Amino acid sequence: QYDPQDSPGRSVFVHLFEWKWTDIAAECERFLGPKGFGGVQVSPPNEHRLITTPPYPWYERYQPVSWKLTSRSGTEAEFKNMVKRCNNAGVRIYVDAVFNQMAGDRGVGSAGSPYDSNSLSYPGVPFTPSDFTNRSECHTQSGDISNYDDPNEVRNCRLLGMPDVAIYKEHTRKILENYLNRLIDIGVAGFRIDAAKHVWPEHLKGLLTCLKALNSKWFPAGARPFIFQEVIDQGGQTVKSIDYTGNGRVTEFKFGLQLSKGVMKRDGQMLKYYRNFGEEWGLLPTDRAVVFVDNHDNQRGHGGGGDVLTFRSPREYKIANIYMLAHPYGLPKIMSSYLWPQNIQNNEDKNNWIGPPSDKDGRTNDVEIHSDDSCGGGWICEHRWRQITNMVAFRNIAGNSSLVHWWDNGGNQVAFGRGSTGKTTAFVVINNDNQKMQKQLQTGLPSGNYCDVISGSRQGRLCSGKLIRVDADGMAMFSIDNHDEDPVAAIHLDSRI
Ligand SMILES: O=C(NCCCOc1c(-c2ccc(O)c(O)c2)oc2cc(O)cc(O)c2c1=O)[C@@H]1CCCN1C(=O)/C=C/c1ccc(O)c(O)c1
Ligand SMILES: [Ca+2]
Repeated sequence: QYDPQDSPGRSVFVHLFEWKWTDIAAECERFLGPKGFGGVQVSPPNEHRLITTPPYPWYERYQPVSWKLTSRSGTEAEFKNMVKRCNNAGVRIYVDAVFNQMAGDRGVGSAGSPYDSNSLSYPGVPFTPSDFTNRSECHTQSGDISNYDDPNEVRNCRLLGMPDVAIYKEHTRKILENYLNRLIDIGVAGFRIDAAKHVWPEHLKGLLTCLKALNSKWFPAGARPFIFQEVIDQGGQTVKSIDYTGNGRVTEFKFGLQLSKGVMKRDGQMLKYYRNFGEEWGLLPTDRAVVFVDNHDNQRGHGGGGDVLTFRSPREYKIANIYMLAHPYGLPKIMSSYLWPQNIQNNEDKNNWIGPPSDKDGRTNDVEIHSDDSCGGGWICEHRWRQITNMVAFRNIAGNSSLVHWWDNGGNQVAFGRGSTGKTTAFVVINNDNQKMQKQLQTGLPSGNYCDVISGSRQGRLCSGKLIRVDADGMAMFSIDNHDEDPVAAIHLDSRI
């Protein structure tokens, strides 16, 4: 349950937020497989509400109507085809499982099932009033969550007025188990548990322990589904992410917040302090954490709040992602976003509801891929930015090895290797100071000529970017101008020519 079930030598996954199944399948074969990505977090594949005011917001996917596999991202057949093709390309699929609440209001869902939240009727499942938390269990007047610091309210009351699913009730749990087991049979590798904070940890355990082993067509016999739980915990709230580590990994929101502060040099932070970034900073144990710079929610200023770096500050965003992928802490997730026109009014984006590039009826557009490997049509594809893509290979080569040969200039110039002293497999240098860096550093690497994988890539025996020479005793000269497009250099055994 803690193991992402990656195929050999892979270790990073990407959230292809709101992508269609047809596009994800193609991306696994043409890009994610060849570039060494381990997996994809997909948007909720189950039937969801169709919200027309505002027109088809991204969060309509987080209002379930049934467990039929027809959604804005495609049909059941397309979903099955995607899982097969991605698994065959060595790329796992993690499903965003939303079952704390059901859709609000009433209407018809993305698979045509009617529902009415007032009478708690979801015939597409079927769910009836007996599948929801008893009113007596929520002590607020409205029945909705109002105090996020009250652990009972947060679990037993309605989130935003949406009916709260009683997963501890035998018959309700069986329906959810059936849904998740169907996905396991199709070949998915695990689940993101949405809004886990709003579900009692032990009730969640009751559901997760009943899940089948993964499909032996692609996974070792008895392999347990990978589980990571979304718990938005910036510290200071009574419901803590540590409460959920018994069920699986947990999203560590503090990681992106703190790392963004370090790269933006806020609150007196400097990169020299980030050598021991992780548990010693009060973050979750490294083998219980899923880490990311930003996610679909806090890149909009939602939920997590706090200001994290996003694709809108590309230079700093790349530095943060490079640091995340080079550093050994946690299991990294790369965010892959779409563009929307921000409309900031008193520090809030009034357009933070806007869904993916689509037609006027809310049908999501295809992802356009340009000849230079970038995306178009409003898709940002951060995972295709060379500086980020190439660091996936860096992390794969680093594996679970330690951080060694740390150096810093007492400020924002840092460098470190991965491996053991005098025997590393990868080395990274970051100059986030406002002055040029020119420094001979011990890399721990075997001597030879290495392509810097930030300013370019290795192409056969040539480098499209800088070349870095490591001499016989592992020393190398790093010249990084703070005005460089990307003030970072990274080399590893596979970038040696
Ligand atoms: O103002 C909003 N929400 C009210 C504040 C509570 O925010 C929500 C949180 C939330 C926020 C902060 C917390 O500390 C927390 O424990 C929970 O989690 C959700 C999870 C869902 O599956 C569906 C939702 O509608 C929500 C949600 O509304 C806007 C408009 C509706 C959706 N939404 C949102 O803000 C939607 C946010 C959202 C949706 C899906 C997610 O997976 C997610 O992480 C956040
Ligand atoms: Ca709940």
